[in-house]
Amino acid sequence: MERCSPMSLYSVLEEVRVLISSSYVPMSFITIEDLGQKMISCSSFFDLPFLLTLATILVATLFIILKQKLSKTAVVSNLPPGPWKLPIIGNIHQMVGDQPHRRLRDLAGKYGPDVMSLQLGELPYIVISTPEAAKLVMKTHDVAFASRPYLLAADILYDGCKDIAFAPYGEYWRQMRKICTLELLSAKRVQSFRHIREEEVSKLVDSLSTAAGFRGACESDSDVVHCFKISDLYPSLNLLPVLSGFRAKLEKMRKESDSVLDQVIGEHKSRRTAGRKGDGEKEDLVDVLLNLQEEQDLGVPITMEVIKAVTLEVFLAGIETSTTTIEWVVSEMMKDPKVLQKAQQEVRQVYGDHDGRNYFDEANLDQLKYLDMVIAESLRLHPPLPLLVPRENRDQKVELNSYEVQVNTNVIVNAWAINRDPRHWTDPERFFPERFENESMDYKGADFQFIPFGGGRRICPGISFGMAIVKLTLANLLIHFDWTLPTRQESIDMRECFGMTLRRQYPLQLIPTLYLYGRVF
Ligand code: HEM
Repeated sequence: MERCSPMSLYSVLEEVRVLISSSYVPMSFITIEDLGQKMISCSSFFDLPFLLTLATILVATLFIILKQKLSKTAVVSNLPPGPWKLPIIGNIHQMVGDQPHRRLRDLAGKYGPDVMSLQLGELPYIVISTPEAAKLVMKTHDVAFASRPYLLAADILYDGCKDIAFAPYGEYWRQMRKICTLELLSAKRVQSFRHIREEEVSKLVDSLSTAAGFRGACESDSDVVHCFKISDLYPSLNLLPVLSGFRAKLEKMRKESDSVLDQVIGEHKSRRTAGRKGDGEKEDLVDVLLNLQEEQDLGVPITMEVIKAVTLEVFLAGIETSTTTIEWVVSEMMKDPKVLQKAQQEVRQVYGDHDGRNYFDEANLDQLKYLDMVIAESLRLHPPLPLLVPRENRDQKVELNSYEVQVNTNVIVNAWAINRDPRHWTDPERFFPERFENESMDYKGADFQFIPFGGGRRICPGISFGMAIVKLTLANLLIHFDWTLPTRQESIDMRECFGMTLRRQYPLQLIPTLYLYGRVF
């Protein structure tokens, strides 16, 4: 069988990533101007799907007005405070702009510093913006808020949410989460994947040695992304994704990612039947999942669909967040040459003159204390998922700070705002790794003022895995190269671009100069 090329895997998955990002946080698309423009660019004004979509929206609008008028439910008086909302769209108009984390921080400052209510389309939201309120959601009421809101993209791409991040709270999620923490991403497993990381980082160093430039780009979201996230905010209009073509696009994407994943899994299976199954050293995540499939005593059987959903998710969750982190760390170091120099000196001191190999292994990485602080400080200012992954209280209403949170409310935790809360951080906007000499650097869910990986039951299970990739890559970039800005460029543009992760708006372009045996070439 022909081996599946990593590039074909990457390009299909990249498209999937863009699609998922379209639904990930339903506010990132709401640019009124965009909405009009993209609607027109996606479907010419007179084409049938567009007219049908428009007609559905009009009928649905009447339906919603009627429903609201006839609604017998008592008006809830002690909802958390929030900005005034318009009929039908709620607060969508207040989300205009492409930086929802900043927009939400500003709105919260005005209307609900701890907990704020919003209505986006049909859906009630609360926005959490302080460590104290985050603690209430992710610790005190963690179980009540442990579910995830329904997302059409996750439903289709992960075959009915058979992944971990979007699986509703319940037996299935519990088992998959257990498999994830004990089998897939445990410290022991992370260690056993060391050879893969080292191989990959070595390839990166090789390619940088021959080609010049480190370039991290923020891919602009496709029209699809901007056009159709609106359908997530009006779940009762189930014709909307059909008429707009969003459902068809997702289904096509699912087919494509399925065929790539089938090929990847097929290759693993052939290797196993060819008798190389016992080669523990070379096992990867797919092998681990295939091993689990053979176990009979699991409450939820590991079907091929489950393996595909989890593989896809680990790829998306792992790659995107880790590369985003690396990109911001490098950007911050380039902005502050003293930090770059200090981090570089540390790495070169710990590893000494390397003996001509184009990589070094992970041993001694834990001696790089300053690099740890640099990464933590970058995660504080640039958490790749600034609004985490939304939660939902699916089964019960919750009393939060004496406010009432109605059942089925979407919960957004603004980690980006919390990580720079001036009541908890001195000079919060400054990139200053040394602050962690005196402050706790615990991002594993114990300190709610620093939550780049979230917290509670839904905290990221890939912290060790992700940090191993990030640290190894950065250490290699620092030891093997000296870095400079292109001659024409005097400073680094740090503007952000909100998508599935919070990436750089503009590519980071740097010139690497190979550093070998203490000599610069
Ligand atoms: C620097 C790297 C990473 C960052 C910053 C990050 C961040 C996050 C955040 C903020 C969440 C949501 C937590 C919440 O809702 O409270 C999350 C969830 C998740 N992450 Fe990560 N992540 C990273 C790397 C990884 C890696 C490498 C993997 C897997 C290989 C991974 C797998 C997951 C999964 C499966 C979930 C869903 C957990 C659940 O819903 O139970 N992450 N991550």
